Amino acid sequence: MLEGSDHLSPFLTISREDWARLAPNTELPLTDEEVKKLAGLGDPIDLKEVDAIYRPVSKLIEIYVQRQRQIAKERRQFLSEPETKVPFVVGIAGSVAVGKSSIARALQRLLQRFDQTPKVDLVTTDGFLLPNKELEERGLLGRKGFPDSYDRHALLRFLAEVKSGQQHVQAPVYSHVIYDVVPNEFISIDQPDILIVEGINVLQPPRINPHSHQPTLAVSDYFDFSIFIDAHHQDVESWYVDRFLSLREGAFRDKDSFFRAYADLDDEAAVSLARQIWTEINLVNFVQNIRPTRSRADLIIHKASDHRVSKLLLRKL
Ligand SMILES: Nc1ncnc2c1ncn2[C@@H]1O[C@H](COP(=O)(O)OP(=O)(O)O)[C@@H](O)[C@H]1O
Ligand SMILES: CC(C)(COP(=O)(O)O)[C@@H](O)C(=O)NCCC(=O)O
Repeated sequence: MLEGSDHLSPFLTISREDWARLAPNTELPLTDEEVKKLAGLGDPIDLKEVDAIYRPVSKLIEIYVQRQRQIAKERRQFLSEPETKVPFVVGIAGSVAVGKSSIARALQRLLQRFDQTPKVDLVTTDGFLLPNKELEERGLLGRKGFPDSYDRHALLRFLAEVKSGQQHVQAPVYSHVIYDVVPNEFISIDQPDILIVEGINVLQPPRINPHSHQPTLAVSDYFDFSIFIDAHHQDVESWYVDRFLSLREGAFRDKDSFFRAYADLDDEAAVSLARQIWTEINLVNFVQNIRPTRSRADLIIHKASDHRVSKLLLRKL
């Protein structure tokens, strides 16, 4: 039996142990083939963790998908609306370096295995960052990842098109190698069963229109289910620094890397630079903009310092 801690909280708190106990009762255990595919991701996500934690998360999302399809069908009949395929949209938020991309990719693979949702697409919001040239002109280069560094209107338009059942909706692409949006490169989203939208700011509350003083649309208005990946910021800092050190051995050595100069830093200089970028940019963004959106999620997944999930908070229905 799952136990909630505070009966007045909008969330049911579920311990790791209770949640992991759901896995054996969840259909679709991982096959050898699936395990191989997931292992290929090369991210700090343990396969046992995928099975124990993220497999039940995928089952939970499927329950919400079925509920949404049922409501949509009944509503269409009631309103005599035409039949359209509307993707179920899952938002995944959380700090830089908290591991959102690994979790998003694991969930994509897990969700694809259900007969009802074979087509699961994934979009990261970095493609909607303003190009560096524009950030520079607006004095925002040191604020990459802050809400004002994104083309919010383009992201809202993209989601509106996807949610209205349009085919071949284009999303721009970001490259961590060139540290910029890639000119003229797009991915096409063509009526998937589920679209996962992953990015640090996807749960930002609606802005207030300066002219009308009314709240505008928020990105999360298009979400059918949202997840916040949570961790103590000291843990995320150490993951950020560790990742910076491994990138120094890998991606920073790429001849096109924006960070080519960082490849030759010694350990001490690299750690110090990573901590500086973390403290001056990413931590500030986390405290000011990202963490305050945590309670807007339907599911909060809390990771401990070893990346293992320690508890989950699920919004009560
Ligand atoms: N400078 C970089 N060079 C290459 N890859 C990077 C760089 N910074 C981040 N990444 C990769 O980009 C992805 C997104 O990272 P991030 O936005 O920090 O979110 P998260 O760690 O929560 O997935 C991760 O797969 C990460 O490994
Ligand atoms: C590209 C990011 C803003 C993340 O974007 P997201 O896909 O979450 O919208 C982030 O990974 C980043 O590069 N931040 C800038 C500071 C830094 O280099 O760590």
